[in-house]
Amino acid sequence: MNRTVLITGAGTGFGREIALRLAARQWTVIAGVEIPSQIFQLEHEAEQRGVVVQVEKLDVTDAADRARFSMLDVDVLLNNAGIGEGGSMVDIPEAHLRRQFEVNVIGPVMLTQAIARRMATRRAGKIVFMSSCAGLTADPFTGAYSASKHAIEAIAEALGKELQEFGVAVATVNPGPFLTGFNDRIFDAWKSWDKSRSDNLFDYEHIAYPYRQFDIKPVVDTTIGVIEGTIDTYRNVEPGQNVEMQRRQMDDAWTRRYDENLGKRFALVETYYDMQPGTPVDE
Ligand SMILES: NC(=O)C1=CN([C@@H]2O[C@H](COP(=O)(O)OP(=O)(O)OC[C@H]3O[C@@H](n4cnc5c(N)ncnc54)[C@H](O)[C@@H]3O)[C@@H](O)[C@H]2O)C=CC1
Ligand SMILES: O=C(O)C(=O)C[C@H](O)C(=O)CO
Repeated sequence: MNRTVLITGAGTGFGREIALRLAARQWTVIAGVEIPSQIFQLEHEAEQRGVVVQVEKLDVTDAADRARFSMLDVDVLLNNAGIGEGGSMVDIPEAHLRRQFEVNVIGPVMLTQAIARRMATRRAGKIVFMSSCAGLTADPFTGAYSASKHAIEAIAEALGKELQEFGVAVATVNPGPFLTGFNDRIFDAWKSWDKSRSDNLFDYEHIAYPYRQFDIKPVVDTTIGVIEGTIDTYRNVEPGQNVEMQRRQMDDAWTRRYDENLGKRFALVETYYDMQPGTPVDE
C-alpha cells in the first residue's frame, strides 16, 4: 500500500532521520527542508542509503513555499521544523521573540490548515506535531521556545478535537534532551542579538544547556510508531524514563508557593553555569 508523508524541517536532526527511515519502510516521503543547500545534502544521504526521498524547499514561514504544498494529499503531516530562541524573558529582543513564534507556531499552523482541509474532505489523515517536554513545563532561559511549544500543545489539543469527526487524527511527540545540536544552538542565540545593548540581566556567555543529552533513536522510533499507527497514544514523551519526572514537574505548579525561595537562585540555574555544551548522557 502506498503511504505518503510530508515532513517539515527534514534537512537535519530528527526530521532527516525519520525521513530516511520511513523511505526505507516503503513510504513515499516528501521531505521539506528550510534552505536549498539542504536539498542536495539529503538527496545525497538518501542515495547513500539506497532509498528514495523527494526533497523540496519548504520554509514554513514563507507563504509562497507553503502554497506549493497546499494542494497536496498526504496520509501524514509531521510538523517537525523548529528553532529555539534562548535568553531570559527579561532580555530576549522583540524580533527574536516574534521569530520564535513565526517559525514554531504561525508557519506550521498555516501549512497545517491547507493540508488538514484536504484530509477532512477525504475523511482520513494524521497530523503529528514534534512538540517538546518544553511544551509541558518551562525552564529558565528557554521561556520563548517553551511558550511556542506550549502554543503547539494547545493547537494540537484543539485541532484533534475539531478534526475527529472528519476521521483525521492528531498526535504529539514530546522529546526531552536529545543530541542533535538543537539544544546547544538555543544558547548561542544571544550572539546574534543587537551588540549595542548593554542592559542584559544575565551573562549569556557563561550559560549552557543544562541537561545531558540522549542519542536520538527513541524519538525517531516513537515518531515512526505514531506515524505508522503501531503507537496510538496522543502524547508521547521521550525518553520514557523521564515520564514520571515530567508529570511531577507538571503537578508541582498546583502546590508551589510563589514567594518560597525568593532571594535564592533557582537550583537549575546553577546547572546552566556549570554544564558544558553537548554533554551526552553517561553510558
Ligand atoms: N533535540 C531536542 O532535544 C529536541 C528537539 N525538539 C524539536 O524537534 C524538532 C526538530 O529539532 P532537532 O532535530 O532537534 O533540531 P534541528 O535543528 O536539527 O532540526 C530543526 C530543523 O528545522 C529546520 N527549520 C528551521 N527553521 C525552519 C523554517 N523556517 N522552515 C522550515 N524548516 C526550518 C532546520 O533547518 C532544521 O533542519 C524541533 O521542532 C525541536 O523543537 C523538541 C524537543 C527536544
Ligand atoms: O527536559 C526538557 O524539558 C528538555 O530538555 C526539553 C528541551 O529543552 C527542548 O525541548 C529543546 O530541544
